[in-house]
Amino acid sequence: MLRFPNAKINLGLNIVEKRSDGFHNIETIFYPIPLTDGLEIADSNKETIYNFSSSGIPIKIDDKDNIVCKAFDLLYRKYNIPSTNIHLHKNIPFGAGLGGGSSDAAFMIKMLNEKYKLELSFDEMKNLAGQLGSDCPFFIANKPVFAEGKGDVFSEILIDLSGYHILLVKPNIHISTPEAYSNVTPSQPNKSLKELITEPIQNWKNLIFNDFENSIFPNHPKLENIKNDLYNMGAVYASMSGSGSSLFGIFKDEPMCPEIWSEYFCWKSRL
Ligand SMILES: C[C@@](CO)(OP(=O)(O)O)[C@H](O)COP(=O)(O)OP(=O)(O)OC[C@H]1O[C@@H](n2ccc(N)nc2=O)[C@H](O)[C@@H]1O
Ligand SMILES: Nc1ncnc2c1ncn2[C@@H]1O[C@H](COP(=O)(O)OP(=O)(O)O)[C@@H](O)[C@H]1O
Repeated sequence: MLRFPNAKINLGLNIVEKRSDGFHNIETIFYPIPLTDGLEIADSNKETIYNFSSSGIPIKIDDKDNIVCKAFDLLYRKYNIPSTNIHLHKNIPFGAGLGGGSSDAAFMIKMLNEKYKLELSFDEMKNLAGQLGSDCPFFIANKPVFAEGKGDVFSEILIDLSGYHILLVKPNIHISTPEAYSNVTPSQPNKSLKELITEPIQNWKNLIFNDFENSIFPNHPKLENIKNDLYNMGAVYASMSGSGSSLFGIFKDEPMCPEIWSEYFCWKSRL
């Protein structure tokens, strides 16, 4: 079974307050984008519970620390799952705020559910995903949503960027999510993002922001420059995604990836 776990972008991100469990309550809009990894599972005749291999962008961690193996392990301990070969082709940059690892984990849960007919409900899969990371539950339904709590409490929103183009840029800066959260000053927004997002996209530039930019841009001016460049290139809306370090621009017409970014990960698509 082969599937293609996709990335997400955050359209606005308010860090509202620090919680007693050490996490933060946030407000954000998750929007899926068609930048994907490849994830394959197949029957195995080996003794081990799984055999993991990977290709594409190298992640220098032990197999057991790879979140797809953690997802497999979580389900293996609860359900009757036979030994499985797992292959991950990594194409989504990590440390980028694109939720690539979280998506891989959520897709692993959905794929095991389908392949081994576990008959898990959406809520059961979301609950399992939530044990692996705050971003993971979103990728179970994988539809644009307004998210609150740790980023795992969802309500529907009507937002459709089909027809727009996205240009995504990730320079050679790696930002870890825990480190990013440790540098923020939470605050209650004046107006909820859920309300602001109903404004026409042309107005978002002056209304909708990612709070992580306040703490990350001063230490990494290159990122702020890229955001400004995206606007200078004609983006209707531009922002950092999640805890960074990728930035995206939403364009009416197909943008070009400028020569100055040739050393960066640069990807564009129609939404
Ligand atoms: C910032 C966001 C925005 O979508 O995404 P990324 O930039 O990672 O893609 C998410 O909140 C990231 O979610 P995720 O990457 O799943 O984080 P987790 O593994 O659950 O948590 C890693 C660490 O980040 C901090 N954390 C995470 C989520 C949250 N709501 N509050 C937090 O304070 C905690 O210190 C936690 O130990
Ligand atoms: N399958 C995976 N894909 C990406 N990163 C993974 C994976 N498994 C574990 N990781 C670890 O998780 C960290 C964050 O991954 P990711 O979810 O892509 O972050 P972000 O959303 O912040 O870009 C990486 O630095 C990496 O060490």
